[in-house]
Amino acid sequence: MPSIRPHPDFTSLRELPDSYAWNHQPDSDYPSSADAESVPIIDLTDPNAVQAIGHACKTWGVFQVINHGVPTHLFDMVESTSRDLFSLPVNQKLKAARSPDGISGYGFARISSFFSKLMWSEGFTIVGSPQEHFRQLWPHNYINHCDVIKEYKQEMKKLAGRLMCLMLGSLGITAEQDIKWAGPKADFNEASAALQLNYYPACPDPDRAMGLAAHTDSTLLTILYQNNTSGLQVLREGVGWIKVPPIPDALVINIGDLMHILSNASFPSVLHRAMVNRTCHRLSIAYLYGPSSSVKISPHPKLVGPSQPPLYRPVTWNEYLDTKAKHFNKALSWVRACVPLKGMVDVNEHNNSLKVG
Ligand SMILES: C=C1C[C@]23C[C@@]1(O)CC[C@H]2[C@@]12CCC[C@@](C)(C(=O)O1)[C@H]2[C@@H]3C(=O)O
Ligand SMILES: O=C(O)CCC(=O)C(=O)O
Ligand SMILES: [Fe+2]
Repeated sequence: MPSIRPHPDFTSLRELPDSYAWNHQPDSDYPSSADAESVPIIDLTDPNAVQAIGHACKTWGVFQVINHGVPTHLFDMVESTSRDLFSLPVNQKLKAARSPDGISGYGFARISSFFSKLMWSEGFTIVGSPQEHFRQLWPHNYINHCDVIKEYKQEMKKLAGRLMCLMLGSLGITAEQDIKWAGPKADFNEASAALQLNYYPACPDPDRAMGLAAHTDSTLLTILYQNNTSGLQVLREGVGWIKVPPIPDALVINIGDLMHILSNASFPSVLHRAMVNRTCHRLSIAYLYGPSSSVKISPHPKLVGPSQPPLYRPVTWNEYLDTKAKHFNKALSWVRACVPLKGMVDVNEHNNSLKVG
């Protein structure tokens, strides 16, 4: 399992060390139509937003939202906190390192242990309050940074609740009546979440490097903010890797594995990865959203019937995260009910530095 390797000081590397050189498959594996397709952009103030979201969730598993109501200054603030964090000296950052069996803190991408090559990125995971870690990083001004994170998480939680209602609404499920754990106001107040700050330094050999390897999120949904450097790509079956360009003030919304289960496979959890850039660093902030710890997610009864058996068995988020930590890309198969699934993406095909076994 995960080996604890000291984090490199990326700024000191003038060449890509072999341990970071991935054997990328050439783009020519895919037809050239990959450039013609783009991830849907949905205006949340559009009266037809439910239908647009339903279509995007079924056909893409990812979309961008604009006019989502999150104040712009919050993005500036969370970006500034992230920048301050990642620009600290390595030794300072390591004071807030994620412990081997911990969830929160600074470190390599959690999925690193499944790959033979290293990823060109640093991450900081926040579950609950970041206060203890932030105090280590900034003994004198951690409170401001904690406030920024708190405010950002509150706004993300509101938006995630709205998106849940829209996504479920598109499947004929009303949060108030059909989802008990959404609460009486259908505001998903008991939901839980993690915030993942990702930093991708400029890289001397970006074509051979990998920022964050292809994966699906374990969430119900993920809300991703990216700064103005591109790098995010999503896999479109039969087409290839599609770039998701940063749009000022837009947020990227991913379907995660738990939503795939809840929708009884109507919505695919999208495989995505982050590439790196030769001259610009990149920053992304993922709000990983799931149910509270006691909730079991299973295919919704409204989406199950004699001709549509439940494809997955009930699972809590923690159980699923444990399964993902052990089996990574095979986690969904581990919670599959005993019905063969057609058309599932084999993530191995898209990750050729994946350790075998
Ligand atoms: C709640 C979580 C989802 C996550 C594992 C975690 O406990 C906190 C970090 C999350 C993250 C972010 C980067 C990609 C990812 C696959 C990873 O390695 O850590 C996700 C995890 C996930 O969605 O499974
Ligand atoms: O940096 C990105 O664009 C992707 C980040 C991501 O996939 C994640 O944090 O789960
Ligand atoms: Fe992700």
